[in-house]
Amino acid sequence: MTAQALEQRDYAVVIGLEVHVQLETATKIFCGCSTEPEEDEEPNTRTCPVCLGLPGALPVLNEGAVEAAVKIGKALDADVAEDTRFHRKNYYYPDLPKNFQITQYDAPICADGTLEVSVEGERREITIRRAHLEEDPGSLQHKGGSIDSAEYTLVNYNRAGTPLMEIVTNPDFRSPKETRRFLSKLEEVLEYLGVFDASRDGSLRIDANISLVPEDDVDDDGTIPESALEAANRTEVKNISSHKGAEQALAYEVTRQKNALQRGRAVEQETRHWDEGRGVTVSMRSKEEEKDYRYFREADLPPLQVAHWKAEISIPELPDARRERFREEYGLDAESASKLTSRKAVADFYEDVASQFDPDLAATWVADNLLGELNYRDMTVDDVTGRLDEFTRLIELVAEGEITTKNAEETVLRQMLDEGDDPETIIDREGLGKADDDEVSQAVEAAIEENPDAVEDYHAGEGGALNFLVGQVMQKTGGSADPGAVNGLLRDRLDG
Ligand SMILES: Nc1ncnc2c1ncn2[C@@H]1O[C@H](COP(=O)(O)OP(=O)(O)OP(=O)(O)O)[C@@H](O)[C@H]1O
Ligand SMILES: [Mg+2]
Ligand SMILES: [Mg+2]
Repeated sequence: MTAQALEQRDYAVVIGLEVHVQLETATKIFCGCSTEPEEDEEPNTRTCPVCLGLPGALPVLNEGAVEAAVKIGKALDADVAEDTRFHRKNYYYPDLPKNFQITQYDAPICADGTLEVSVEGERREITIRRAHLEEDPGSLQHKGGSIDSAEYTLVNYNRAGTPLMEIVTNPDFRSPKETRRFLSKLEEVLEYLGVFDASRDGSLRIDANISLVPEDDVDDDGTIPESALEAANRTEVKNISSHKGAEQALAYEVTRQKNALQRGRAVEQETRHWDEGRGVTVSMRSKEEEKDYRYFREADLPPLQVAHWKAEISIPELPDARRERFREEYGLDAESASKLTSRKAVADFYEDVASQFDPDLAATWVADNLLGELNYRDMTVDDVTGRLDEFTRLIELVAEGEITTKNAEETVLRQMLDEGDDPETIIDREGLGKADDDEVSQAVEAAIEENPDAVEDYHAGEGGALNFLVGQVMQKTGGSADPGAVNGLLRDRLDG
């Protein structure tokens, strides 16, 4: 085939996500087993007849999961149902001991929501089709290869029955990058709601649907008619467990589908598997259709009335609102406000500090110094929330002139994090108390006396000489003098 023969049409990228979020409840959704994996736990130990699907075992709905679902619905500005119900989704796969998953079908707990993301400065509203409750299946471990080549597979039901919220977006994304933005925004919101633990492995799992729609079918205002969406063959990529994974898997699919179309081949409508290690998607099976699942009502669970929960449950201020408020109330720039509000614990910590100091000073200490040092150590603000008092004392010691900013940042804060000591202990141990005036004047005299060449250079107008002498004084005082003051003292002495 010659290059001219390749079909050179333009396509719009169309993506819709199904995001599975593990809800942070103490126990599983239909039984009393713990959801919290213990360290080095044995497989198939955190289980009971209900989550193992033994005959006759009856599910009892965990009210914590419903509360979390209502919070998510409110945060996504969705319609939260007054009444809802559960269905059985039938499929045969070893991760599902009952051979059906209890999920929701025609009456999801939430529908029609939105989440705004900003992509390269442009605000995009992603609409949410539905969000429903369901149980997590068990997990499979493929041995001696990956999913398509393993010699055998082990099944662990410890995860089975963990409450999941499946959030399904409309096909509103126009690039892989937008999905990544959406996922981090969603995670921020979930974390603010206190319904989600991002540090738990596999707590966010994504199915990404993607198709290429001919640009000719896109309306002038950028919308794509339902008919064009339905006509486009899409693939559904499974096994994505990170924001970055979503972006990479989708970028791979864009290229793969474009190549097929340009060569005049159709894109197969199929389910594909993201192989993170190899960075490719592989075909798994033709896509199942709704009728394959033989949905029917879950008769072991009564219909659920949500109305009273809906009325009683309130949600906290969300990241966007808090960011705006930080800008207005504390006069922070956009970058600091963003940094300080992306996690609720950070924002709370900042507000505690800002209530005691100048908001700008507090922002420098929390956003730049503290977060920087925590990040470097793979720690988070959760590791220091109990040490707010020590942290504010450190800022106070600097403000009162007891220690220099440099020593506070480079020695005291670092040792607070590394050794867990309080600021005073470190200052005593390291002899960082600010040098008193006598000590500094003595050091100034000594530096001048010991460095006649530098003094001569200074008088000859050589700029570097003064810096050199300041350095000498700092050294003599163990870094405990204030460099600006030393500079002034030296000038006075040399010019006087
Ligand atoms: N043309 C399209 N291109 C990309 N994504 C699409 C397209 N049409 C629909 N989607 C997305 O596919 C996702 C799932 O769609 P839908 O719920 O209709 O069916 P499904 O994938 O068959 O369901 P399930 O995954 O439960 O089997 C949604 O996120 C939707 O936004
Ligand atoms: Mg599902
Ligand atoms: Mg799907």
